[in-house]
Amino acid sequence: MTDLPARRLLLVHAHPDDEVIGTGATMAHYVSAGAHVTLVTCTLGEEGEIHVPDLARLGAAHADQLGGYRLVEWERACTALGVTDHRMLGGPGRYRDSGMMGLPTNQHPRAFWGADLDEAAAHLVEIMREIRPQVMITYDENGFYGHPDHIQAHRVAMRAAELAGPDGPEKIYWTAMPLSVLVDGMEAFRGSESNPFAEVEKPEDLPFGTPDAEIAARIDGTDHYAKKTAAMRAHATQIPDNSWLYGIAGDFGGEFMGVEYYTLVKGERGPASGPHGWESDLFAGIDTGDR
Ligand SMILES: CC(=O)N[C@H]1[C@@H](O[C@@H]2[C@H](O)[C@H](O)[C@@H](O)[C@H](O)[C@H]2O)O[C@H](CO)[C@@H](O)[C@@H]1O
Ligand SMILES: [Zn+2]
Repeated sequence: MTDLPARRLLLVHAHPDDEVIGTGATMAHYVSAGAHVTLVTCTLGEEGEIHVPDLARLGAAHADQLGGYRLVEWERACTALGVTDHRMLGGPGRYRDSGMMGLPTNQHPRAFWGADLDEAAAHLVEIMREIRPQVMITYDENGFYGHPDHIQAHRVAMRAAELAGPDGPEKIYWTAMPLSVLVDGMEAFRGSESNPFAEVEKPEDLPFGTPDAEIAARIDGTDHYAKKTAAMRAHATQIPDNSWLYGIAGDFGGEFMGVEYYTLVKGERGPASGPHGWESDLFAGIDTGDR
């Protein structure tokens, strides 16, 4: 791709809907700031739940058409966020949703969990060579919450960044949730009807949560929180109308849904501010003029 904007952001996610849940406000923020945002999603989400009763028979155990339907949800969500460059790793249908850890679906011949790492990374290297992103976002080594496709997305993204050499990203961020925000969220939901933390005694019991001091960036996309909720609504098979995610949006407005946090695992932290010295711009410290 020629004549790309000076700032280029690449995001690597596992399933359709991950892009909005974890990074939707960040994507909308950078699109509206004129950066080129490329979303690479690794599977079609074929093994997902279906929260739209009329579509129940699309599921893997019936017509097995959920992947094709989620592809359309994903395109609609990207439109809501203003993201025009969205790609499936290796093309739609190359890698299949592996299902939750330990399920027989992990062994499906096309399951992403069983993909050859360098072969899958090669598809991403091709995109890096085309786009030359300065910044990449993906998950930590636990895939944020331990899903096999998220862990594999992390491994493929990090391997591709290694193989891409100078065409790879200067800065690499992993999605994260500061413990202080988690504690506030648990307190805010205490006693509410759809409390996702109802069974959780303490934040340390959750597979995610990062000490505030280890967070590197806080991206405030609250101006775009309406786009994020519109994109969430596009993923209706995965995010039902009564989802707690809307509860956060409803009771706490943009602060929780419009702000997203990251750790920095490659590159130098740029100029930062606030009590923790968190960056407010993922491109901070990068000279975007000469790449
Ligand atoms: C956000 C995310 O990664 N969702 C995945 C996940 O979905 C979970 C799965 O359906 C599980 O059975 C549910 O209990 C849980 O509530 C869901 O979040 O795993 C799916 C299967 O791999 C995947 O399609 C979905 O995108
Ligand atoms: Zn996912």
